[in-house]
Amino acid sequence: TRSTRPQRLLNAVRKHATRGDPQSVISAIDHFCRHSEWAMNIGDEKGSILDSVVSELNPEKVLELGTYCGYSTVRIARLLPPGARLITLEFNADYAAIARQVIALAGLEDRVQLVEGASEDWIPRMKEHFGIETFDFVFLDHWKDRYLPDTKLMEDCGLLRKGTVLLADNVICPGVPDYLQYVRNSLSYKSCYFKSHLEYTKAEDGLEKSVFLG
Ligand SMILES: Nc1ncnc2c1ncn2[C@@H]1O[C@H](/C=C/CNC(=O)c2cc([N+](=O)[O-])cc(O)c2O)[C@@H](O)[C@H]1O
Ligand SMILES: [Mg+2]
Repeated sequence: TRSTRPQRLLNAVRKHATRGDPQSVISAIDHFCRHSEWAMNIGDEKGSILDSVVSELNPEKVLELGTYCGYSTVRIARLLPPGARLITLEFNADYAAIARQVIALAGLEDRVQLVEGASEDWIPRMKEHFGIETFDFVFLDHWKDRYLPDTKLMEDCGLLRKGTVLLADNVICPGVPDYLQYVRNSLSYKSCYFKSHLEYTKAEDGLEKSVFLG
């Protein structure tokens, strides 16, 4: 059977990255996506904005919705102090298997917990299953029609505290109009837009950073 694009992406990482060197894993994926096959990783341009938000916040407890191949997982985890924890949710078993290997190649498995399952099933179980009180940082990059319901679910489950930062990818392309309208108009969030480009293209896209006000 033909290989899948995530499998070919992993092969490129194995070939060009250095085990235990997260930057080489990031560079190998960006090179593959620019010169071989486009894939829906946040990419280097928006990735630099993600890096700056994470570095400024220095979060201890991080949640990522939508692991895919683990590119943004590696970008975030490489910036976390060793005691910090990143929980990333991915419900496609094939993608999860690829992501586990990408995260291991980067040498970051000690900071990352990849949970195979749906966000809507696991968000309500964060407290009792992972002992998480609240998250400091949440990165949203899964199916775009899940951003808003999952944000409301995190609110209802008490997983957000005053100052928790939500960062959402693709608020222009493919777009998340219902989510944007919510975080920009709700009195519970202070929101701002970081203009950028869709990964590996010249199309406009951007990230929305929303601070929960409690
Ligand atoms: N409820 C859920 N729980 C757990 N995992 C879930 C989930 N919903 C989706 N996922 C996973 O998250 C990833 C989906 C990403 C959608 N991004 C996109 O559709 C996307 C598209 C473009 N684009 O078309 O240009 C550009 C981008 O940056 C994009 O992120 C996939 O790995 C999928 O299996
Ligand atoms: Mg995305």
